Amino acid sequence: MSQNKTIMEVNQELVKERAKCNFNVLEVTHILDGGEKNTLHRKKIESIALDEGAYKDPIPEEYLSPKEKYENAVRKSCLFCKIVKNALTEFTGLEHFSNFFVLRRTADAFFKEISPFLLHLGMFLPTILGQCTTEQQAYWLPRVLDIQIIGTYAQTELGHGTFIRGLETTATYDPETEEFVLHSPTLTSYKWWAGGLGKTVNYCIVVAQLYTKGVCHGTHLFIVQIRDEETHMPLPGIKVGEIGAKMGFNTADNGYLAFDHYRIPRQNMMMKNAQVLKDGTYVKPDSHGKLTYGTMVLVRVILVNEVAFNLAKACTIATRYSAVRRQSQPKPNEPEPQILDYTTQQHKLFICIATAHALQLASAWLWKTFNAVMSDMKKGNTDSLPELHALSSCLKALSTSDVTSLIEQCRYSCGGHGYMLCSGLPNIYSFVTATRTYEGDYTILLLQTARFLVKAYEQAEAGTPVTPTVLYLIEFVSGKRTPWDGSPEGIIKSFQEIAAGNISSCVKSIRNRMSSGLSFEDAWELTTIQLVGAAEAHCRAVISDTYKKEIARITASSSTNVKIVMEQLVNLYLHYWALNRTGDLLRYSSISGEDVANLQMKYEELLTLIRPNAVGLVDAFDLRDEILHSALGSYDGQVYKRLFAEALKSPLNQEPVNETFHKYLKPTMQGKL
Ligand SMILES: CCCCCCCCCCCCCC(=O)SCCNC(=O)CCNC(=O)[C@H](O)C(C)(C)COP(=O)(O)OP(=O)(O)OC[C@H]1O[C@@H](n2cnc3c(N)ncnc32)[C@H](O)[C@@H]1OP(=O)(O)O
Ligand SMILES: Cc1cc2nc3c(=O)[nH]c(=O)nc-3n(C[C@H](O)[C@H](O)[C@H](O)COP(=O)(O)OP(=O)(O)OC[C@H]3O[C@@H](n4cnc5c(N)ncnc54)[C@H](O)[C@@H]3O)c2cc1C
Repeated sequence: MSQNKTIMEVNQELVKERAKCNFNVLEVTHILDGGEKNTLHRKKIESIALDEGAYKDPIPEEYLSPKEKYENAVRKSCLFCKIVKNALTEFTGLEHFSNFFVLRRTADAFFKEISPFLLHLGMFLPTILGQCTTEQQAYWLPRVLDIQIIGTYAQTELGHGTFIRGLETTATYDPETEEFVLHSPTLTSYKWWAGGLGKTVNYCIVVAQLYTKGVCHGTHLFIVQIRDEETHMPLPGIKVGEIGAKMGFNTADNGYLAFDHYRIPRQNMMMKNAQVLKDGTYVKPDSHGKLTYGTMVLVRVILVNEVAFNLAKACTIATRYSAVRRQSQPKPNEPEPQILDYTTQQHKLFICIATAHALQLASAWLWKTFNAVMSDMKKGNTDSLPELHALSSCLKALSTSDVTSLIEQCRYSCGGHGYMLCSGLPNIYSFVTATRTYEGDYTILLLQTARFLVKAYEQAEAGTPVTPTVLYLIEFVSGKRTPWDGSPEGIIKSFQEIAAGNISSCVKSIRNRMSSGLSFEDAWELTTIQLVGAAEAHCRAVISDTYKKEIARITASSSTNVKIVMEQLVNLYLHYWALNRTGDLLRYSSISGEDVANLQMKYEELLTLIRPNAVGLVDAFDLRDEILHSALGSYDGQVYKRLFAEALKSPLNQEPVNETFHKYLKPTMQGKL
């Protein structure tokens, strides 16, 4: 287990917990990393980046002014890139994204909030890979990978984020000069939000309405230089700045950008899918109309992994702390129990461990699906894109929403100390809660999935083939039902029945509303609460099914105890969500009131079975202390010593008497103010 260089003796509570653990922790680490080779590779990169302590701050980040915080984050972004440059140059294509995940994870040691370079690697680079022609990539990629230029992705405007077709920035082609003229006609057309745009980047991908020969062809993507490469001054015709203080992301210098008839060469339109020829002729993409939305699909896929990782961090902190913390005295004359021994505490935490596993595996599966669809698309086949869009949308929505709630639950589970910034939990929360909004708001993405589900339901009704993730609809429309048996497979089946039942109710509501005279749009709108519920139920069924199948596949050759504990977590996940949805179960499956009581008993038994392995399970995430940034969650469990050490760092503790005593307190107390 690689740990922080500041070695303290390990707290005896954690020593005992680790001795109790009955499975091989390293074996689970390998499962979570996708194999021993990946674990070794990850550890190597972490070691290169962290062993020399370059991530350390002279003054804790939280005590810096906003400007100093930003400057420190830029300094460390450059340092991080310098240290890991070799790993970066391995990015020759999307297949090397596993490195990307490792680097992203390692970078957390350098930033309590966010690197101003996040969008350079997280969106600028992937958009160039996904939206540029081979020739364009040959020109841009070396400069991007070598950090000779730094870029971001500016799509959202002050007036529109969700509704991309409503964006107002224009890119009008001028065949005389073979240039596009970018213009921001209104205040609401100002680009708003792009990370790194405020002060850091000199290039930017801009999403704008393309006009050529007097016709608007909808939104397209352009690479735009916005600052001088030598002086970093905004170029003439560009208005750019930072958007101000936020709930989190305060070192990401999210920015605004406006154009005043700003000219860029024709070659700066990203032309992999659609082109504008020299004379202004527009060449349409011949396959699918939404290919320019490709980066969003990719980043939605990535975000499932991202939030799983953040949940692993949060539950590592909360579980280790709960093993160290003792509170209350339920039995007279007995020692205070570790709070981890309270069933309600186990209820708060073990679902977090199970969810981190479920999402990690679902994200690996989604990643494979994404690559398979991309490879089909290279051959000109876009048939599976709608299913990928529906899957990535609902998985992004549900994972970010679940994880946001569960991280807050981890904070609650740490009592008052969880509220301290030095617990690490507030920063994790403020980062993750934004993921629910950006890259497609929760509701919007579930409604996109619902669109797909309603169509799939109609296909199943009509007897035409449906895609793999909605095969359960065929059984449902044929009237076949599986009697409730309480087994894990049975619970998953019932989740599919809930999803199918919900979709069927939506279809009925829409049809009833239309037959009473409403338009399709109005009938759809009035049904959107149910549609969001149906998409959520579908996604829960997909995650549950994938989690169970992937664990069975991956642990086929694992040691017995690893198999057992992994299965317990799968069952815990299934029971937790079944109990959470008893209303739906009673409505759409054959479950009885007594079955619900049995489900509850089984869930409580699972908590007891998992309890002795809890610390081992979070150790298996193998998160270095430098990445956790937590006084409560460090490997050594020296919670109180670390909390006190953090308190001593407060600027207020650097002098015995603060000057406000002489200025205000004393005069007030002496009635002289
Ligand atoms: C590892 C390191 C990682 C680090 C983490 C990275 C952090 C990065 C940090 C990031 C920071 C944050 C960065 C940021 O935040 S960047 C900004 C992100 N912004 C958004 O995500 C905006 C969300 N809005 C949309 O996506 C669209 O406007 C929607 C989809 C809502 C509507 O759109 P539109 O009004 O145009 O469409 P329509 O509703 O008429 O539907 C028409 C048809 O099109 C189909 N359709 C729609 N979309 C797609 C699609 N994508 N692929 C394939 N198909 C698609 C659709 O199913 C329908 O099909 P059909 O039903 O007709 O058959
Ligand atoms: C931290 C952070 C970083 C970001 N970084 C970037 C970036 O780098 N680049 C970039 O381009 N953008 C970025 N964004 C912007 C982000 O993508 C948008 O904020 C997001 O897509 C949501 O759009 P919106 O803000 O317009 O919300 P709105 O669409 O205005 O949503 C407001 C509410 O209206 C509801 N709503 C909207 N339309 C409908 C509908 N049709 N049906 C039902 N309900 C609806 C939504 O569900 C939501 O509840 C970032 C945002 C954040 C918070």
